[in-house]
Amino acid sequence: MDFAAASGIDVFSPVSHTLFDPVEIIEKNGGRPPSTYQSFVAIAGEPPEPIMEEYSELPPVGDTGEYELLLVPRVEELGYGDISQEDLSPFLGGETAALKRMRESLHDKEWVAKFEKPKGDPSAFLKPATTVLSPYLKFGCLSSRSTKRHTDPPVSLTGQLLWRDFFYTMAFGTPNFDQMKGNKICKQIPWKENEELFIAWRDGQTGYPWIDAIMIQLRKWGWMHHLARHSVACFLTRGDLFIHWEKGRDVFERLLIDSDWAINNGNWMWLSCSSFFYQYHRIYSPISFGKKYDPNGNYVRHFIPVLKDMPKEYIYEPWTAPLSVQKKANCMIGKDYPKPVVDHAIASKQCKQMMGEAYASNRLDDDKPDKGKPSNSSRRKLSAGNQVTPNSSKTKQLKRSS
Ligand SMILES: Cc1cc2nc3c(=O)[nH]c(=O)nc-3n(C[C@H](O)[C@H](O)[C@H](O)COP(=O)(O)OP(=O)(O)OC[C@H]3O[C@@H](n4cnc5c(N)ncnc54)[C@H](O)[C@@H]3O)c2cc1C
Repeated sequence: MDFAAASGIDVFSPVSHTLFDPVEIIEKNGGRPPSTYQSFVAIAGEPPEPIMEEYSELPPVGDTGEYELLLVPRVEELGYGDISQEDLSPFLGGETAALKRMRESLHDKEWVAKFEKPKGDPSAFLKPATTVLSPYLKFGCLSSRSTKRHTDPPVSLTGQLLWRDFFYTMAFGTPNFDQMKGNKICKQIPWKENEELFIAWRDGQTGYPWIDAIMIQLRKWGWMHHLARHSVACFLTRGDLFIHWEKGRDVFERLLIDSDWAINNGNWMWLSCSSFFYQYHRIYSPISFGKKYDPNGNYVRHFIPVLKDMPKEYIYEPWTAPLSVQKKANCMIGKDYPKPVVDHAIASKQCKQMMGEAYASNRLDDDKPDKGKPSNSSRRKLSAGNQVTPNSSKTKQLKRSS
């Protein structure tokens, strides 16, 4: 933009990808991004009206001088040539599909009125429990502003879009937002290196069908429900494997069709209890969480066909099925489907302990008087609402509303 402006080209850059202008929000908040959703919403106020101007055609490109106009790159040129496509994502691209999906989602007034994100069923895949507007918002096939116009007043769907804006503002105003090092809102946690466990997670081979089905849905469809994302992100990081959130973030970034830099990094920090949310003792069970929504295991059976004949008593813990049952189901655990890579009961306990130690050492580091840091009291002011302790009411509020 600077280059264009310096060359005498008129640059018009409206804020249209988000509801609010992150720069304005940061200014209103005294020069730093509001670090909790609640404070963001309070500062942001009512979203502005959507821009109603319609353009029937794009202006001509004009003279590009020495610069060559390139064709749309092929999939291989974008670095995705190695991904085999055995199952097409059911979500078609483009504005027409986006508007159709938005109309269909919002047509059902009862569904919209009752929409409560935390209660949605993450195992519902034929008719997902949320709108699946994220890929369209990400690519600009749909503007969050037009969604706003259609979803107001049902607060809860609008509330989801405010999460999007919240993460955009945080990401815009936080140096090194996409990494642990040098990121002052991110807890410093000594994550472990374990390539074998990481690959098992990435490839849907952990031996926990709930986790594996989600990772296979990601690979095949590029989209999974929010709580499904919670489950696998928690499992990789502070729940079971204690592997760095940046590694999981990279996998999501590559495979999600709604992959979005600000939202993805923000949510990975959230789920790994590195920032925004700090109740590290609350861990998603890779067994009972999915079972609660889908006791018969239809979701697992769909995405892991080798388990399709496993009786429902064992579908979430197939390694506990007697050999005769495994044989009858044509699925021998350890041969046709992996044994669990870790024992959840043991691994989750160790994770909690390591998180506790990491939090304690973060506190110690924070309290060191050297390094020219501000004093405790001024630091508290600087990070208002950010360093929430696990049991504070602010944390509970955050948990409920996400
Ligand atoms: C580890 C992890 C990584 C994620 N990575 C991404 C990502 O790369 N891109 C992405 O769009 N979402 C991401 N999300 C957030 C959320 O899971 C998706 O936005 C949501 O599942 C998309 O489905 P939907 O459109 O049906 O959502 P709906 O519930 O119908 O919500 C409507 C819109 O609100 C926004 N929204 C909803 N939840 C969130 C949230 N928690 N944070 C920010 N915006 C939200 C999205 O734009 C979404 O399309 C991630 C969540 C987790 C836990």
